[in-house]
Amino acid sequence: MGELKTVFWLTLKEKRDVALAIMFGFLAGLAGVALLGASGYLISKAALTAQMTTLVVMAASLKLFGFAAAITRYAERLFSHRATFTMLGHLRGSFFERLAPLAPGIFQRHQSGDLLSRIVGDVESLQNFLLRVLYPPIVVGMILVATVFFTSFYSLPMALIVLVGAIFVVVILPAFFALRRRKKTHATGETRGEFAAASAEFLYGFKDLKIHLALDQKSAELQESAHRYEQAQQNEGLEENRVQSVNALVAFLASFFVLATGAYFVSIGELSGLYLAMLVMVSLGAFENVGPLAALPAYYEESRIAARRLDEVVDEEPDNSTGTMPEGPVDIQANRISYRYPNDSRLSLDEVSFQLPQGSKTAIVGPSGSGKSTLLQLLLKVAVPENGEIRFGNEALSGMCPENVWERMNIVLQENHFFSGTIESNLRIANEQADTEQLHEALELVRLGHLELSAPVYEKGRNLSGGEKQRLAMARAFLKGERLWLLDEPFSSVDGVTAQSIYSELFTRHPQDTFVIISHDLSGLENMDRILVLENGRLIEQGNYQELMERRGYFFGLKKIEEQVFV
Ligand SMILES: Nc1ncnc2c1ncn2[C@@H]1O[C@H](COP(=O)(O)OP(=O)(O)OP(=O)(O)O)[C@@H](O)[C@H]1O
Repeated sequence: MGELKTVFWLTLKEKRDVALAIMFGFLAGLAGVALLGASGYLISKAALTAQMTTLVVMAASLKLFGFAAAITRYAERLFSHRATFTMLGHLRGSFFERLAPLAPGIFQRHQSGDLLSRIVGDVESLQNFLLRVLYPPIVVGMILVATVFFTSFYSLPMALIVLVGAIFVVVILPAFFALRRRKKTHATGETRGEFAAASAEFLYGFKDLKIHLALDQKSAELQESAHRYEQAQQNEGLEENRVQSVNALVAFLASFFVLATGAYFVSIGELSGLYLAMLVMVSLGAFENVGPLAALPAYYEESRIAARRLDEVVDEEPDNSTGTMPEGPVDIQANRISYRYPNDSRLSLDEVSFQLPQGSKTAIVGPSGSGKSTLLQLLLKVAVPENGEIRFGNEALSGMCPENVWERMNIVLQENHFFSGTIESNLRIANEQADTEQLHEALELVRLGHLELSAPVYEKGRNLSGGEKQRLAMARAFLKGERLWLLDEPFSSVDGVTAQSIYSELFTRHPQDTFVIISHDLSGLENMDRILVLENGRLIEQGNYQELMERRGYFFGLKKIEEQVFV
C-alpha cells in the first residue's frame, strides 16, 4: 500500500465526491437487495395468503425499489467518476511539477518510449484505483453488513452464514488473489512499458535498420515484446475470470446454505415459511454486488505497479538551489572537477581545472569521446560533478538555480530541436519579444538572410539541411542576447569558410562576451584566446594557439596529422 500513498491522499482530496459515491453505491445495492427480498416476500404472500391490499402494496414497493436502484446507481457512477477524473488531474499536475525540474537529465535514466508509457499509460491506469480498488469493497461490505443485520431479525444462524460468505468475498479472497498476483513476474504495466520502448526505438531507427538490412531481426524482437504484452493482458483477463468464478461460487454456496438452513428451521417450526423465499432472495441480492470485487486483485496490483513506476521517474530530488548567475560576461573557473556517468566505472572527466577570464574566447578540442560535451553538461548544470567545483564569477555553480543558469546563457547543443511551424516561430523560442528586424538580423548573421520568416519548418526541421539547422540554432542563441556563450560543435555540418566568417562577425560584434566553443575542427583556432585540449577525460594541454604550437605537444601532433590528411 506504501506505493499508493500519494494516489490515496490525492483521491481523498475529493472526499465529498468519494463519500457521496460510497453512499449512493450503498443505497443502490440496498435498493437491489430490497427489490429481490420484496419479490420473494410477494411470491410467498401470494401463495400462502391472498390478501389483495398487501399484494398491491408489495407490487408498488417493488416498482419503487427498482426506480430507486436505477437513480442511486446513476448518482454513484456520477460521483465516483467525477472524483476519479479530478484525482487524475491532481495526479498529472503533481507528477509534472516533480518531473519538470528533472527534465534535462531524465533520458539518462529512462528510454523515451517507456517514459511516455509511464506518463500516459500508468497515470491512466490509476483511474482504476478509486473505481475498482478503493470503494467497491467498502460498498459491498456495507451492503453485506446491512444484510446480516436484517437477516439476524429472522434467524441468527442464517445471518451467520451470510457473514461468513461476506468475510470470504470481501476480505479473504481479494487478499489471497492479490498476493497470488504479486508473485507473477510480468505485470501488464511493465510489459506495456517495454513494448512502448521497443516501438519507439524501432520507429526512430527505422531508416538505419532498413539500410543495414537489420529490419527483420528488430521486427522479430518487437513482435516478441508485443507478444509478451498480449500474454500479460490475456493472463490478467484469465485471472479476473478465475476470481469471478470463485466469488460466484462462494456467493452461491452462501445462498444455498441460507436456503438449506432456512428450510430446516421452517420444518421444525422456528421460522415462518412466509419469510424463507425473502431471506434467500435477500442473500442472493446482497451477493450479486460482489461482481466488481473480481477485478479488485488485478486492479490493486496494476495500480500499485503504476504508482511505483511513476515514483521511479520522479524519485530523484530536484535541484532546489536558489542562487543566481551573476549578470554579464563573467569569468569561469573549474577546480579539479571529475565526473562519472551513472553505472559507469570509469571517469569521463578526471580532475579538470581551468580559468577562463571574462570576455575570453575559448575552444575545447580533443578526440571523439575525450569528454568535451560532458564538460559542457557540467557547465550547464545538467550534470553535477562528483568532485571539484565550478564557479561563474564569484558564485559557485552548485548553489545556482539551473533555470537561472540557462536563462543567462546563449546555448547551442550538438542536437537542436525544431518544431513544426515557421522559421519565425522557431526563432521566437529564444526571444518571444524580438521584432521582425531583429529576426532578420539574426538570419543575416548566420548567412540565412535568404530565408523568409514565414517559410515552413517541418517537424524536427526535416525540410532543412544539417548546416541550416545548426545555423538556425546559432541564430536562436544570438537572439537570446546574453553575454555568456556555450556552443557544442555548433558548425560541424557547416563549411569552414561560412563558419569562420560567422565566428569572426560574432567576435567583432561582441568583444566583451565570454565564449566557450567545443570544436572538432582544428582550423581557425588562431583567433581564440585559449584552447583547452582534452584526452580521455583529462585536460592535457592549455594555452593559446601560438603557445600550443611552440610546445610541440599533443595539440601540435593533432595539427600535423590534420595537415597530412588534408594536404
Ligand atoms: N549518457 C552517457 N552515459 C554514459 N557514458 C557516456 C554518456 N555520454 C557520454 N558518455 C561517455 O563519456 C565519455 C565522454 O563523452 P563525451 O560525449 O563528453 O565526448 P566528446 O569529447 O564530446 O565526444 P564527441 O567529440 O564524439 O562528441 C565517452 O567515453 C562516452 O562514452
